[in-house]
Amino acid sequence: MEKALSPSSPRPPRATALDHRYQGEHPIRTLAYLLRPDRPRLLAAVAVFAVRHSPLWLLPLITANIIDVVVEHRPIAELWYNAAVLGFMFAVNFPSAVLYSRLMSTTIRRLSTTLRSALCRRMQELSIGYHARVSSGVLHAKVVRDVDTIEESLKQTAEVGLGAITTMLGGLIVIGIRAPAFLPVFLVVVPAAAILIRVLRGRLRSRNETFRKEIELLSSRVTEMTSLIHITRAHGLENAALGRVDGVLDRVRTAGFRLDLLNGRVSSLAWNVLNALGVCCLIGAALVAYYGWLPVTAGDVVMLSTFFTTMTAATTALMGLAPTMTRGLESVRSIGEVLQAPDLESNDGKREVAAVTGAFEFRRVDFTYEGSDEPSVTELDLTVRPGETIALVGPSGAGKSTVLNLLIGFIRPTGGSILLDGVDTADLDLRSYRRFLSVVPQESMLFAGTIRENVAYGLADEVDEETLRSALEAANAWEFVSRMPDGVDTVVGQHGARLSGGQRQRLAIARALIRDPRVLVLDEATSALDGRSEALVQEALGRLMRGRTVFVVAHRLSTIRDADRIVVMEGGRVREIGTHEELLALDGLYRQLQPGQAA
Ligand SMILES: Nc1ncnc2c1ncn2[C@@H]1O[C@H](COP(=O)(O)OP(=O)(O)OP(=O)(O)O)[C@@H](O)[C@H]1O
Repeated sequence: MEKALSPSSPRPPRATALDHRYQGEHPIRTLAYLLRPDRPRLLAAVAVFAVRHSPLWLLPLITANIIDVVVEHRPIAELWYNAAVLGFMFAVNFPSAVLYSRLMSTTIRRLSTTLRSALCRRMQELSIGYHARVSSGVLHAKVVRDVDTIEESLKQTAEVGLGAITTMLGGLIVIGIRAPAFLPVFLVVVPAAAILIRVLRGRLRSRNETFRKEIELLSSRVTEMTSLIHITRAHGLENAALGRVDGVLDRVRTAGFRLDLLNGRVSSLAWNVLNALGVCCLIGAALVAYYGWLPVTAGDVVMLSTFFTTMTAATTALMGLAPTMTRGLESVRSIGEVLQAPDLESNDGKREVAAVTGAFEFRRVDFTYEGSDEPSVTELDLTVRPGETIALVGPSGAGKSTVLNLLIGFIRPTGGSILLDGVDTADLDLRSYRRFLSVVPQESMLFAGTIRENVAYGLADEVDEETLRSALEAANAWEFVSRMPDGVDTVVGQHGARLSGGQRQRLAIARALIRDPRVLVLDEATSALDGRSEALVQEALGRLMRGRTVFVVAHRLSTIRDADRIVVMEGGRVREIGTHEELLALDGLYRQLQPGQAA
């Protein structure tokens, strides 16, 4: 028999956002890392912004010059010279504004696309255990809301923050040249503001984090509510379901209210403090000019007064930015939690599986779920030949689903090993192995799309009509699909809402058939269908199982009888192995299970 494995081939380079280590890092560093490829564009944007924003710090200077020309009767040419500078500033304002938006938007949109793509990719790499722990609503919120918040926060920080910083820097330079004696006063305003921002941000962060956690909880509750809607409505439990959501809504409201109050207090306090400071400085400058303590012209007093106003406004704007920045950084941290999540399925660099014959060997396999004291599978020894059908039976909680999950590789043995065609699966790239595997779960999962899309899901190449039809025929699905208005192009609702249970199962069988897997993992539905439907599903399953290695958690007597071997499990251990007749003759656990199984 040919060895079914080949050494791994080189993979294309992965998105850089995933190569980074986010844990314990300040979100600003994370952002700096993510924005690295855009550094030249960002620098250009800052330069263009400074040009566009120059009127704010040049205008007070030019106004002062013009006032001095008038008051001191300087040559009129100076007036025209200043007017020309003003004219130039206004002429370049519009084109630079357009260019800035273009540069900034390209950078920010690229960042959000990279982040969303990295998050989705990471979700595909995270183990099934991770997905069982973290609700899909929380992950959904990260991809949609958190990235949106980062985008918004970056946009505002760039616009308002850059504006404030260029105003302050420009103002300080002009004052340094025109009235250097006032520089120390201005220099007090800026650090005072910076310190205030630090203090405020620290307090806002904890409130923001609480708010984010509540929103995530809400998101997961709503997802849970929608996914349970059938069960809820069928049992008349609407009020209980709404009660669960209402509880979280109250918490979101309280957390949001507290955050708003704190924001309000912080902004108002900041505004008052800074304006009082500005007024003091203005009066001080007027007194200095009035008594002639320092050589300050009338133009300088106007200029200083205008700078007090604009720089106070700039500082206030910077402080007002603190909540936005904090929110943005909190979202960066939130996304980092997923990008950094250690619970990855490790496949990279492992051997790729090029072909599978379907021989399995479980060697003293143990498995204990994280956080659980009791093992769910203990010392499982089982050798399976290619093409053999193994039925797993046993009471609820015996460990049957756990064995299937071990086989798919969703979970890895905590002891022992599983060999595929003689090679330890721990050394294999499981993604490549799964190309030879089909899973038919208890509840057939269909998505909102056509029957064709659902059946051919994940097949790289376009499936031709012939193949699609024969798969549907073999699955006993053609008879109802061909009667549908648009045939294979009929759209089925999400979760296949427009189909009967038996029809959904037959489509799931067609989906497995079209992939022509070497290994089939089947979790038989516990609920029996009506006679005809049941017979059609049974027949289709029979065709699907032929010639493949099959592991089936079996509930139907016919499936169990037809299996090559039946593995009877209890409490995570294999109790008995054999054919139906052998096990009946043994007169053990299998025989005890009979009445229930035969139902
Ligand atoms: N995610 C999990 N975390 C912790 N324990 C788990 C988890 N999933 C299953 N278990 C435990 O592992 C044991 C085996 O569960 P498993 O689902 O494999 O049983 P099963 O035989 O498939 O049962 P059933 O027929 O009811 O589906 C049970 O005791 C169960 O409580």
